[in-house]
Amino acid sequence: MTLPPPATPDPTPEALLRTHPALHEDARRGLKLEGVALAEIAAQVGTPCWVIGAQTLRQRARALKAAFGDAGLKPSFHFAVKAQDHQATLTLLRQEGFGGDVVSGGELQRCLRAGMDPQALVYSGVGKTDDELRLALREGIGQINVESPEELARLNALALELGLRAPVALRVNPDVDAGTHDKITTGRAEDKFGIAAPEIIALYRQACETMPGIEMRGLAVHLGSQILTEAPYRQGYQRLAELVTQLRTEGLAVHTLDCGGGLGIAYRDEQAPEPARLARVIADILGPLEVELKIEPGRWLVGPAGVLVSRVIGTRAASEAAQALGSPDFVILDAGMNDLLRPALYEAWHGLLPVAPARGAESDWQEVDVVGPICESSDVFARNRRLPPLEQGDLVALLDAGAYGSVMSSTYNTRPFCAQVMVDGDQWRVIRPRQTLEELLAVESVPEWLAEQA
Ligand SMILES: Cc1ncc(COP(=O)(O)O)c(C=O)c1O
Ligand SMILES: N[C@@H](CCCC[NH3+])C(=O)O
Repeated sequence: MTLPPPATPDPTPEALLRTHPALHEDARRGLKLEGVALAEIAAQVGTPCWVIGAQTLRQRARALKAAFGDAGLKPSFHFAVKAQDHQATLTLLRQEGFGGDVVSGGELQRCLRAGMDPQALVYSGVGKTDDELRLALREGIGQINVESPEELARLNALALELGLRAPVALRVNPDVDAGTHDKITTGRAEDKFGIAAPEIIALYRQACETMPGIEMRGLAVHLGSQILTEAPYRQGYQRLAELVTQLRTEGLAVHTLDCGGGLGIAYRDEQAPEPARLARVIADILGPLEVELKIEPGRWLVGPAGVLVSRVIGTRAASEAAQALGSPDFVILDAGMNDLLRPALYEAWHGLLPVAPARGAESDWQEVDVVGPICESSDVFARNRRLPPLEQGDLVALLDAGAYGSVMSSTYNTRPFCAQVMVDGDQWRVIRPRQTLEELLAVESVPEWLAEQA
């Protein structure tokens, strides 16, 4: 399913500020993330620049844990590292009691470097190589979510080779449509993720009876990302509960259920379910099974904690003749789809706020297309967005860039990776300097047979 274009008018800056409590407007210093003026960061670090709020991360981590506690649950929390993999973020979340949900040997090693206990790590993903599985086993990972019969057999052989047992959950594909964007739904039969529910019982039994390298712990499910309703969760967990009952009836032990992540956030005016609602759904459906529960949140934790600060390179107003042909007015930013890919990849809507305090009279506001400098027509951050007049040099903040932002950036068009900053209340630090062109080019070499003759 591709999401239809929004039917409601875009939220005003005031509405965006209300729904984004990490951001504040300071009449003198302009937009702030937590206690730090974004203009101050931009002046010192340059643009584009990712900024993430540590206080906001802590608050969200605590709110999420409290929501499950209030529902009478004590799951273990595994941050989906793919959403934001910076060492500072992982360190902070480890301090808040989070482990990691990883999908590669690289993410696994990131978590270990950030001091996470290997036992607090869950490894998911459809394509784990032998080397990655060996690494996970040697490090003593807490759980591997196996996504195919072939992977299970391979993991069994690798574990035996190492003289170890692999703690495993089978990832179920429950054939549930999460109702999110087509490209980020993962639980339908046609999606590549997980093992079809009708295959689970036989495979589970086979592992328990014939695979000594596998320690079968339970089941896992993850339906997709940016999920905005409760219904798919109910359906998915119901299927999981049915499978648990069936397994137990057949005398097979189930110790753990991994509930996945996927909780959506309000980028625009979406009514995303609160974590408390997800916790209640889980408590209702999986609570009575008396198993250890795991939760793998990504976007909900980090998305609203981050912004991408960018500067207007220039503007291009359409002449009357061009307007008649359908040409919009453009505001061209120094951030591009190579930095924040989500709008180009998923037609995702991101809030956009000018950083400067004064916005002028509303009658001066204009409808513009906000674009990046990349040579792709999809390099568009916002279409027909009503904004205060923006000029060359003005700063803007793209909101909700904390999840699937910096991690998905590339150096397309030879644009070095942006700087990253962490704010914590009133203090801030550069946590990754802007990549220089020299650094970007230093890793390239020209084969000697191409070398010019002197
Ligand atoms: C297995 C798994 N768990 C958790 C997540 C986290 O999802 P989200 O960031 O939507 O919470 C993902 C990503 O969709 C995932 O693939
Ligand atoms: N990259 C996606 C989310 C994918 C989640 C990974 N399973 C996004 O930006 O919305």
